[in-house]
Amino acid sequence: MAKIIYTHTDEAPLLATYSFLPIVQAYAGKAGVDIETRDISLSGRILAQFGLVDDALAELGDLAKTPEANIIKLPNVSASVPQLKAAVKELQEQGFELPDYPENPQSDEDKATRAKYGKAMGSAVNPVLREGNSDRRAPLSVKNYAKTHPHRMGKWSPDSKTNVATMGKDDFRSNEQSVVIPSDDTLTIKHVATDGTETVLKDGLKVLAGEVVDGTFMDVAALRRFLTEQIARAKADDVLFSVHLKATMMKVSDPIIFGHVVQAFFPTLFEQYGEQLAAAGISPNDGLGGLLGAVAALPEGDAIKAAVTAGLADGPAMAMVDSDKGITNLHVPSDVIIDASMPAMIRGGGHMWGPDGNEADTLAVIPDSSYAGVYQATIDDCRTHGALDPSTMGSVPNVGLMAQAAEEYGSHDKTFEAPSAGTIQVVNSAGEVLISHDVQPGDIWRACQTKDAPIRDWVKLAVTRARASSTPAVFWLDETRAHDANLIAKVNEYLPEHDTDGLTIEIMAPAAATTYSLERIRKGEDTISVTGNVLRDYNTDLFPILELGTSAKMLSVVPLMNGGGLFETGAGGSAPKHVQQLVKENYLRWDSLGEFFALVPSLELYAEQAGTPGAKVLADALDRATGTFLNEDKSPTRKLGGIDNRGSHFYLALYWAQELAAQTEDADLAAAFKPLADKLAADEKTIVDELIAVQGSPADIGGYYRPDDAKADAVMRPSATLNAALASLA
Ligand SMILES: NC(=O)C1=CN([C@@H]2O[C@H](COP(=O)(O)OP(=O)(O)OC[C@H]3O[C@@H](n4cnc5c(N)ncnc54)[C@H](OP(=O)(O)O)[C@@H]3O)[C@@H](O)[C@H]2O)C=CC1
Ligand SMILES: O=C(O)CCC(=O)C(=O)O
Ligand SMILES: [Mg+2]
Repeated sequence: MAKIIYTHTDEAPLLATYSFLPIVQAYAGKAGVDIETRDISLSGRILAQFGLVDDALAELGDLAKTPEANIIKLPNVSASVPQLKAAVKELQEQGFELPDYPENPQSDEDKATRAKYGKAMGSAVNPVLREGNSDRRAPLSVKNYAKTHPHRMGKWSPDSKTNVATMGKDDFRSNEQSVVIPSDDTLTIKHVATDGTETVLKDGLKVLAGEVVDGTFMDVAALRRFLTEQIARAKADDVLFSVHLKATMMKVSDPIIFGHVVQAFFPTLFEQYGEQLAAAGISPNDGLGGLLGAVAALPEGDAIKAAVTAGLADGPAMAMVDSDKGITNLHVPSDVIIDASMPAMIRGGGHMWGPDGNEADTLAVIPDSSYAGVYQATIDDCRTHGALDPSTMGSVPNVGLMAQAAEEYGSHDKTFEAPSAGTIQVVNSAGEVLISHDVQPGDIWRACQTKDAPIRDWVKLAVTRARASSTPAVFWLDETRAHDANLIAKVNEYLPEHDTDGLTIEIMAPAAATTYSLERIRKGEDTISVTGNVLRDYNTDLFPILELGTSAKMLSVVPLMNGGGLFETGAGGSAPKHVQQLVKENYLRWDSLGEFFALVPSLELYAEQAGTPGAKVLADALDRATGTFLNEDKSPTRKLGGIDNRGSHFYLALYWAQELAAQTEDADLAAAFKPLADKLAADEKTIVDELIAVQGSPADIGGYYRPDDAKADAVMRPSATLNAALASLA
């Protein structure tokens, strides 16, 4: 039977779900629409690994490969090691029998435990559910809203010293080799040491005809030299030092790179105490936060802490995540995530927060040069022309190649630290070496795959979007990069399969495409960015954050390749700082527009899947209600005393009920919603007062990673009047 799956995730979106889902289920129930939840939160994933709950993620992964799929996917935590450990601790305290995270697994049992935790960690959800390519854009109503209610933009000075630092050689981009596989095959990745000893790193790697396979590596000696230089440069230029990685989604390579940054920033600390830290299982990859916490138990603990303090005083001022609490850019690998951190910095006039609590220019270190140029081009543009103007600027929607774990974001199981000097090779079943790199110990080598069918589908989606919105489309591909050169050949092969008459479709390298799109955006013109998976991630935060202030207001649709739909809510993450605010003062700033937008196409799809016309009536009414919601400006106010997330849900419920009562397509539905619409309108003041009355004092939700349902429900549904009105629908 058809159903909509609404995912139960983490942090702010989960809290919002406690308030919003009861409304959705009450309304949907009236139209015969079945909505169920599945728990794909970090805590749910951990428990599933140990057989303590059903594996909902695996179930949804299978579902996403079928035409029956209709999934609303809210953002979820992609956990770093420190987050994973915190979640395990919380679950243990809640009484779940879970083993500790093995720091330094030696026994087979510990290795198996570590592997299970590895599966729950990092970006564990998205690659499994994303069985289609990505279509992310600002709906017209949102773009118009942003133009009439422009958000605050920081001022850009022509003297800004903010810049990006990137390696440009000896990195993943420069070392990349790429091949197109001629026929279905099985590959092996192996390491051949200088003495000839062969170690299989991965075998049984199935590939299909037409698939693009890349191999590349980061030269770690060059990385360390580069980092040392940039630390000196930031100090010499008197700017903040910051590093921007994606340690969550690139869950194997980027924590290692992060660890090299920590070591480069504190060279004497690691010279003096590196061995003791390693022996105690304390890894720089987990950041300063974990290190400072763990060293307390060591005899050298105080000396190590003093060395950290000295290192911070010695080096350039470090960009801060929270200067009040002393949390630096290097404390937690998942605190500064490039897709959100770079746009926020650019939106703020090229500033990050310094240790003194003041904003300052920064050197943004992005070691690999594959995509760093996009940010440098944006910074250069703002330095020359000043901040962008949200009240006039155009838009850059994105069509992203994402299906079947395309490109770098599918590299986790094919990323290795070279065990010793030698070569790492990709070999086909006939024994031919397809890719080969000379490596030194510690070099970070990775392979990734991009299947042909998703590429074909992506080209089609690009043409479809260009046609539907009469907007030029640019493929952000660089002919001088190995992988991109293979993609360009395929794009040129597949474009003629479509009617492109009258459309503008171009191919440009990422930095040039950035400049081109920014030139157009400043004239109020739109340009679709058609990108690979990583730039999909980066661009769908970069442009929305500049255009709309946040990526929360984005429509994010994944038409699944086998039919069915995955509807993501917004393009951002799970906003951890919003949870802290809720717990501290019972105020939730989360903006659920992304959820509202996702629900419309999901209901439309349900109408088709289930043959339930009422679902389409619900969708149309919701679409109009969302328009009113924007016109009436009912998003959370961001200030205590105004409506927050819960208040905005009430207004959506009111407008949606009014639209349902007013429509004439389905008289039964109109009749069913008329009393509710009247009641909600009559009780508006009472309900808003009840919702606002709870603000200002701490809230107890009974857990961070696994809130207590009853407690979270009580906190997120504090209006007895609203609750009773909703119950009256049943
Ligand atoms: N699709 C997914 O599942 C994604 C998951 N993540 C995960 O989310 C977590 C946090 O990541 P992080 O990089 O901090 O990114 P977030 O997008 O969670 O947070 C960055 C900032 O974006 C703004 N923001 C995002 N969404 C909303 C919203 N709906 N309403 C209001 N403001 C919003 C807030 O900033 P401001 O004050 O500037 O408005 C927020 O502090 C990580 O675990 C990460 O892995 C991240 C991205 C996508
Ligand atoms: O899966 C993740 O960790 C993050 C996903 C993300 O940032 C995105 O898709 O935009
Ligand atoms: Mg992203």
